[in-house]
Amino acid sequence: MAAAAAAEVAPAGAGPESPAPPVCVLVLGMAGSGKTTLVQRLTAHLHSQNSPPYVINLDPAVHELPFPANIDIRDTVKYKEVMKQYGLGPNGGIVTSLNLFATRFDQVMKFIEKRQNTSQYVLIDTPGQIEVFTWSASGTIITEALASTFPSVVVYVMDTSRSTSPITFMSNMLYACSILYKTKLPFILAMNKTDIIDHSFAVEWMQDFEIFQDALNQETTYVSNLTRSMSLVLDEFYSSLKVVGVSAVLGTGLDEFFVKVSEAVDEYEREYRPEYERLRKSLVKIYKYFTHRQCILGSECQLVCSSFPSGPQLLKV
Ligand SMILES: Nc1nc2c(ncn2[C@@H]2O[C@H](COP(=O)(O)OP(=O)(O)OP(=O)(O)O)[C@@H](O)[C@H]2O)c(=O)[nH]1
Repeated sequence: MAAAAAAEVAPAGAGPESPAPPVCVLVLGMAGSGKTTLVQRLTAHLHSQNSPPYVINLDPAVHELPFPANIDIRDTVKYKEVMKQYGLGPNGGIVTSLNLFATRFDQVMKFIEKRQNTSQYVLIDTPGQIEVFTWSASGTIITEALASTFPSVVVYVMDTSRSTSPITFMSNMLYACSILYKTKLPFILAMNKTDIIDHSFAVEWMQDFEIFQDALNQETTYVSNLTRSMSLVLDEFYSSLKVVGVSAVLGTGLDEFFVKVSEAVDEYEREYRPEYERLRKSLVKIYKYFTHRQCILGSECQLVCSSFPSGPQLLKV
């Protein structure tokens, strides 16, 4: 039974002889959507299946982590010290802490590489202020470093109980859509807190335009007209989404969650890996060009290239 369950969560391509590389699961979402609780629940679930994940916390401002993190940004960067030293407010402190951490991300990559025979999954919890990760250079560097080396997927956590109004739901989906474009990775929408409200209403809204229109008909503001038009535009986005309902608190929906992760890994291998391979090679070329000219961009490129474990090897070619 346990073996069958473990097989169910094995990433695509895993075989008995050669362990597949770990799958990086980047957990993003609005503040309070339940990212940390979900990472905690996923960690416990994988441990119970004898498949302990490698867990990384990228939130420098979190007070207490409810799970043991293998790598914790707070061990490297003290966010309050950063605020003092650079005269920053809380958000500036978080962004700068993540930037500082990103400059050493090559070391994190080496740690993950070392664990690739023992961990099938790398779970990554991100800062509460979602834009700190999704709209910063460091977020891009970290995402691209991971995705150019390991199969990687994004899990966007949505607070279902706070998305019962069609307009709030639409705002959340527009945000999710922008993250899809920004991260360029397979995307799973985890509708969390299904212990409070079942997510079937949201799935219906995504699948049936008329049901969503009916819900909107109770709204008469200008925004509702805009939302009506936007829902048509988002139809294409919805069709490519992998949706799963979970309760991070109760631990329900996790088997289906891992099925979606497995599908997302297949999608990564098929559609995203070639693009990331190209990206890595072109970064190395840029690095060579600028270091030859010894200009300031050279050191920035070095930072990006050094994030890729095989970057230095490629440089020798
Ligand atoms: N009922 C219910 N509450 C949940 C669930 N998941 C998380 N919560 C609660 O939602 C609140 C926020 O959860 P967190 O896991 O801290 O959310 P987060 O997205 O990591 O928060 P930030 O890092 O601050 O953005 C906490 O009070 C959790 O107990 C769930 O599945 N059901």
